[in-house]
Amino acid sequence: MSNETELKESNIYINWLENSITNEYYTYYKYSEFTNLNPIGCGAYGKVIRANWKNTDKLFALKIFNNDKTTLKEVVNENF
Ligand SMILES: Nc1ncnc2c1ncn2[C@@H]1O[C@H](COP(=O)(O)OP(=O)(O)OP(=O)(O)O)[C@@H](O)[C@H]1O
Repeated sequence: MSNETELKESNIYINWLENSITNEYYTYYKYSEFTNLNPIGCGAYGKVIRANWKNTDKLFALKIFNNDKTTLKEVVNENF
């Protein structure tokens, strides 16, 4: 597959994710609202970090995905 085709396909997944956030299918949290970030794991698609939200006791597991087409495709397919 050519680089141009790869890029076009990646953009389809990125647009899908951005539209899902715009349409509020997902709750959007700003990364800067998280504190006490601690790495807790690693999966096939990236790292997982435990964090508090807005200095509360509320704990989140944040997934940081690798920025490549295969990962984006898997993330979109898992959430579709
Ligand atoms: N909600 C969570 N609470 C606590 N730990 C978590 C949570 N989500 C992920 N982890 C930790 O991060 C690791 C990686 O999680 P992730 O979901 O990315 O991968 P996985 O499902 O274990 O494997 P794969 O990436 O192959 O699907 C887990 O094995 C676990 O140790």
